[in-house]
Amino acid sequence: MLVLGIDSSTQSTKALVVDADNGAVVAEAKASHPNGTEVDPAVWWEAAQNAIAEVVAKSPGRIEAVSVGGQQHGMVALDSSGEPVRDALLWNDTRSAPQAEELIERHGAEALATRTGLVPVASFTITKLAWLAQHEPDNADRVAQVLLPHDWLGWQLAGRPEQSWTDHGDASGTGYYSPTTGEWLPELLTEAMGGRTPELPKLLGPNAEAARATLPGIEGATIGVGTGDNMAAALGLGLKPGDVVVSLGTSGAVFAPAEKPSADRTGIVAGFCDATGRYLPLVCTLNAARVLSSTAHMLDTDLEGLSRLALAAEPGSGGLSLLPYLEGERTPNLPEATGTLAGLTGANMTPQNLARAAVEGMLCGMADAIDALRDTGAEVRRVLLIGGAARSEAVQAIAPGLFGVDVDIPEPAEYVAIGAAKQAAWARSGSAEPPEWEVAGTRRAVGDDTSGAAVRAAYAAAREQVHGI
Ligand SMILES: Nc1ncnc2c1ncn2[C@@H]1O[C@H](COP(=O)(O)OP(=O)(O)O)[C@@H](O)[C@H]1O
Ligand SMILES: O=C(CO)[C@@H](O)[C@H](O)COP(=O)(O)O
Repeated sequence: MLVLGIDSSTQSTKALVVDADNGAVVAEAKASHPNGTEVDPAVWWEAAQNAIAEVVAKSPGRIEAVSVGGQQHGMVALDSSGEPVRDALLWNDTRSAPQAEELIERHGAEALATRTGLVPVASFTITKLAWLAQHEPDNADRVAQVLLPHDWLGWQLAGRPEQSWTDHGDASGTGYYSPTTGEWLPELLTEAMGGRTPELPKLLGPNAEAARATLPGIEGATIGVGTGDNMAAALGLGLKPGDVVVSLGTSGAVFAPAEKPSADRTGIVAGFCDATGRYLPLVCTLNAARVLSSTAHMLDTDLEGLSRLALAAEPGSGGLSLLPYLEGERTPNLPEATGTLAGLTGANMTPQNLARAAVEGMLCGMADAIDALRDTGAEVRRVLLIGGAARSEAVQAIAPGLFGVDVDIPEPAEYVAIGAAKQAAWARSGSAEPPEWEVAGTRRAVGDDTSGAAVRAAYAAAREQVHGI
């Protein structure tokens, strides 16, 4: 049986046709998204249609089921005719930072963590809806229904039926859902929206068949419930206790499987649900892969050139530390921050040191995230490194020293789309647990650095000096 997995993430849509018997990828296609932190959802739909048409043309047979893993938290606010009232505000849009603070002032961080698993930051959907209510009340008045990016795409695939749906994993990133009861908290949504009461999608279980596809090429295929991109990656990797994923896409996301919901009152660890009926505590930064592409651009080289330069420098980058808050930052919560290059001298100001400082700075944020997960009780036996920037040789060589734990690199692949495909196969089979597909070609990374603690200490000192934290 062939199934289709779709990853609609920040920078692109990827579509994979997968053999449900063994998880082998038999066809793939990709379509780009525009840059920016607010986007007309129509561009995701166009990218999805293009990627699906391409992959269907390459597919050796009929596709029986499809599922979508989507970038988390994006606000897709629809009017009564199902049209977006404005462009979607994405997870990396920081304009709603004041609304996050207001929510915390009103309810208290601990109470919100207990109730929703989250302490609000600008990324979470609830803060975006509060921003909409305060800054665009006319648009807010027209909102009949609020969806997340993956909900909206699944609904499009089904021909926009009357009833929309979502899963518990993506719902847990909204700020108006309770991971402990598994239900919406509509009163929080209504309060954030100044008394307005938009509808929410129906919550479905992880292996539900949500609808049937109407899109030409996959008509009649089972549509799985879909999920957030990180939950889909976790499902695709088939995580075991002790596995921690560091996903280096547009965001840097660090997560581990858990049997119980979590409530971190510091707000560093978000208490998400996963795509299997369990939990996925997660730490996320706004600055990962693009730190490397921006630095490569500055140094007038490409990503391979950046990697070569970084590996030609000594660990510690000759005393340079980059705080890579190029898009503001979410963890730590510094939405207005910009990046800082600390420790410059005439002697250390080389392209090699700058390149290495970019890799080290991005990975120091990930190392802090691993520590934060550990502090909330996660077992950290090994790290699995995935996402676009995990393809960088420099990242693979520098991560083990900074993380201080074994780092495994699964063969580069689109694990979000693989997880979505697995969910599709699960929905089609109706079995109690998802299919077990082997993750091919995982190898242990060999670090080039034994002075990771010193590099992290220099990074922490620069952060303390610039941001006081
Ligand atoms: N070899 C590489 N070295 C560093 N970065 C890379 C490499 N290959 C891809 N990337 C980066 O990975 C990012 C895309 O990763 P991806 O996980 O698909 O992101 P997203 O899921 O956020 O759309 C791009 O920013 C791209 O520049
Ligand atoms: O906001 C989060 C997680 O909380 C991000 O991880 C988004 O889900 C976007 O992911 P990528 O596009 O970087 O994969």
